[in-house]
Amino acid sequence: MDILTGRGLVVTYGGTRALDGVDVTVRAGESVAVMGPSGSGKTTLLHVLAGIVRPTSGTVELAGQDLAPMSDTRRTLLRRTDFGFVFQSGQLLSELPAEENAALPLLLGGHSRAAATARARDLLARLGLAGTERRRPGELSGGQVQRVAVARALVGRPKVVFADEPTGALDQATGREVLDLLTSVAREDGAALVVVTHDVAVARWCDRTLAVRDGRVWSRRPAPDDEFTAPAGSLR
Ligand SMILES: Nc1ncnc2c1ncn2[C@@H]1O[C@H](COP(=O)(O)OP(=O)(O)OP(=O)(O)O)[C@@H](O)[C@H]1O
Repeated sequence: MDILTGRGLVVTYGGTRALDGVDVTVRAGESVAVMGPSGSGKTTLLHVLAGIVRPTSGTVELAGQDLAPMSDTRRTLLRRTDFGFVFQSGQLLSELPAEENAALPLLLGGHSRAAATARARDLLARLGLAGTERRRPGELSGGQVQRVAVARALVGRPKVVFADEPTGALDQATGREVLDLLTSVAREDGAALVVVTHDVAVARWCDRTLAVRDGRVWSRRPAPDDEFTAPAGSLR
């Protein structure tokens, strides 16, 4: 089942065409790596698919619902309930312990503290953080902080998790460990994952790679048929 569909996506900033006519489909539960040179349009693509940036033209549909006609309030709510986000760094609240940071989307969504914390603790344990639930971000390593951020992205059982270079601030080994966990826990929970990464090893764990260049996108399956398969407009 297709969960997220972008059609004919164009984004222009002044004279810059950051996206130049992109068609992309994400299926429920699949993981998609987004790769490409600096300035090629990866972050713009992520932001358009997540409803953070409105495309200059083109449409984005989540489970068949067009995001464009929605009010900002409705789109913000949708982002909270159906999407999870992991950014490079700086996303946790320094005064809250790990379990409350991870539970935050559920607490903001009106769930009971007990239910929210129980779900957060379960995720933290699956991410190898049992025993650190009461520590604040300043008492955790960089890799542990990003695992708390992963727990927070997944806590609300989103349909899609967007991750923009989520381990860019970590060393390669720690970064791979965190991304391996992100990919496998998202898969277990049935969430689709769209992750911008520069690491080809990480891209191989994903079901598919979107190669972005000059605002256009090509789809690629991982090895053994590790070839670009289709020009923009005819993905999959
Ligand atoms: N808010 C903005 N205003 C003006 N131009 C922008 C804006 N955001 C992005 N751009 C331009 O759009 C193009 C694509 O940017 P984008 O951030 O999507 O690339 P990227 O592939 O994510 O790059 P990086 O790997 O360096 O993060 C670039 O030329 C960039 O300078």
